[in-house]
Amino acid sequence: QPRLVPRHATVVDRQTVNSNYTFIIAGGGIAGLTLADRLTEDSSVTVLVLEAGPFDQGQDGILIPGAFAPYLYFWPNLVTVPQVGLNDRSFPAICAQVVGGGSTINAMVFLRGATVDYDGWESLGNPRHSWDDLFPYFLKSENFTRPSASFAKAGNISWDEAVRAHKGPVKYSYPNYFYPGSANWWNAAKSVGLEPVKDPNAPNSKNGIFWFPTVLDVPSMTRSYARRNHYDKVITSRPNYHVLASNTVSKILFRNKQAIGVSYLPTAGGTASSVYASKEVILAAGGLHTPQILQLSGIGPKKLLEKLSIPVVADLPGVGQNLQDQPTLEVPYNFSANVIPNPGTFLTNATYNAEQRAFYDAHQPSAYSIIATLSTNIARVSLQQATAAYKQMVAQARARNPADSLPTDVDATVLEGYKAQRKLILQQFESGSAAIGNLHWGTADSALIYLLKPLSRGSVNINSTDPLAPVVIDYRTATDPADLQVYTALFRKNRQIFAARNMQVLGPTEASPFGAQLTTDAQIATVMRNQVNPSNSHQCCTAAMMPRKLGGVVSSEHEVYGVKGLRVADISFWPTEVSGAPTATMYASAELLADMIKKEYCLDDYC
Ligand SMILES: Cc1cc2nc3c(=O)[nH]c(=O)nc-3n(C[C@H](O)[C@H](O)[C@H](O)COP(=O)(O)OP(=O)(O)OC[C@H]3O[C@@H](n4cnc5c(N)ncnc54)[C@H](O)[C@@H]3O)c2cc1C
Repeated sequence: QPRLVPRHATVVDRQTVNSNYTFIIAGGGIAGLTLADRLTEDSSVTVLVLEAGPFDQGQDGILIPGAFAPYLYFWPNLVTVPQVGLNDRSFPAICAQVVGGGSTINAMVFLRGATVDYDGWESLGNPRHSWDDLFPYFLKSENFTRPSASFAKAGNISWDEAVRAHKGPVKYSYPNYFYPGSANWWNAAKSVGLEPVKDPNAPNSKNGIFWFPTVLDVPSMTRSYARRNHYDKVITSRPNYHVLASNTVSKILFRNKQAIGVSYLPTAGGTASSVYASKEVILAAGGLHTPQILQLSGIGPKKLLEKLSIPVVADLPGVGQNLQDQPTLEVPYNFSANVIPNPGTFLTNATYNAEQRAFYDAHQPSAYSIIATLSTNIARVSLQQATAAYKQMVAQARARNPADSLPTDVDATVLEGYKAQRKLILQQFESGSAAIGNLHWGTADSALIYLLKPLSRGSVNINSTDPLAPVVIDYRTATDPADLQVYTALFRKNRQIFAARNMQVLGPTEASPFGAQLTTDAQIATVMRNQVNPSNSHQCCTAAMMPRKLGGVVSSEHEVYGVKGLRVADISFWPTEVSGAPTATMYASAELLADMIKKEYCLDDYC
């Protein structure tokens, strides 16, 4: 049954929206809807979420993993500038424009970062964001459904009950099906020293191989996402929770540097309106658009604002800088004896596909419970696991002048922040405490390699005062030479897995443009420059939580420096990428922020 746009009091339009709310949230993605839900638990509070995209229509491509169709709600017309580190190639920049944000269209992987990732954030000057601080909020946010013991045994699924919770809004579990080739890959990875990990979401979890959890609502095996978890589920009892969809926030309104509301306009174009907040405006527009709203509002690098004749409200050179993502690389393979079925069968064999769909509809184990083309196993690899030469690699990266990795006109405070991050990340590389990459084989015709902790830094800036104009995105991927070295080490580890007996029985041949003729690191890196994709849609860190002297934009309470009544809730606040996927951390950090705000204003149970 398609579920259409909800029709009830909490979905407002431009005619019925109130003129004042307690809080206004710009962006209805993971952070935005989590906060709106938690803040409206206090009935004296009113919240308006302004979301640029529409409500989804409950299409199969959203709800059913095997029918995955993220393009239904891509932000339109976003393209990077030519990437100098990637042979001047340009790329579509993919992020969501829909109620629920990334959670509505993402690949459903639900992994926390490593303990040292959050402890590292804390060490950059951010109390209250260590692993120990976030852990209760990971638990609060989630609702884990155990697979049956027999299925878990068959599929090598393991977890630690002590670090999983069962009462939160975000449902997650494991698909109820796996492709046979995943066993070949698992055994091959083990034979090259990648050990099974009991629970990748546990504190101080080791790196190695595991079956990754996904945001699945069991037993329907449909997507669990922010719209469902933090909106649909609560709105019937929340007349104080309003969502205005398909409208774009264009500017924050200030009175004496106090944020008092926002201007917004229909995303399709039209006239601007204003709405006011008695307590705060909270930005939750994601890693590419929160910096846009800040810059349009006069908060950002003074030079940029003056060039566009935008009156400066706060000169914050870090806004839009420090852009990070987790690049991806596909390595194609031909197989002489691959096992079937695999995702190739799923995509090309109509009979198999129809049979799997019938199983899915009948709530039986089905390939439709897996995101199409992905498999269920993954390796999380430290630099030590990837290469014996890790010490030399770290030493070489340490010897580099950090300034050489940033644009020549970089602001001095942004450079200081980068130096601190670099020091931290290189310590993590050396100690093996954080993963540097993921290796994955979908069990069909290609392996995927993800770089988790790049040292290159990019930017996202406006070049127009038109709020509907696309932002200028420059990932600057592979501008720090360490990144391609690390990537090459990951590539070689992937090769090792494919050279192991359990994969060799499938007769794999690394295909063009890669292949056995590439033997030196330099040859591999040369092909990589032509093949790496700068993004896994994990854009972050563009309004970083760090001290102002380190180019930070928000305090550890997420308050934007230099103004009052304005916070950043979305992934822009992260100082660095974590060695997981963003969703789990975004739900948890929004839960943490909701509690901070409730305490500050004495809301709900806090008074
Ligand atoms: C295709 C895809 C696959 C992904 N796969 C995974 C995965 O498997 N696992 C994982 O953990 N993560 C994945 N991610 C990343 C993850 O979904 C995001 O990192 C996460 O959603 C970020 O949360 P957020 O709250 O910061 O922003 P978002 O969830 O992106 O929400 C931001 C919202 O703000 C809205 N917005 C932007 N500008 C404005 C404006 N001016 N006015 C009003 N609204 C605005 C946007 O439309 C959007 O809905 C994926 C993302 C994508 C796009």
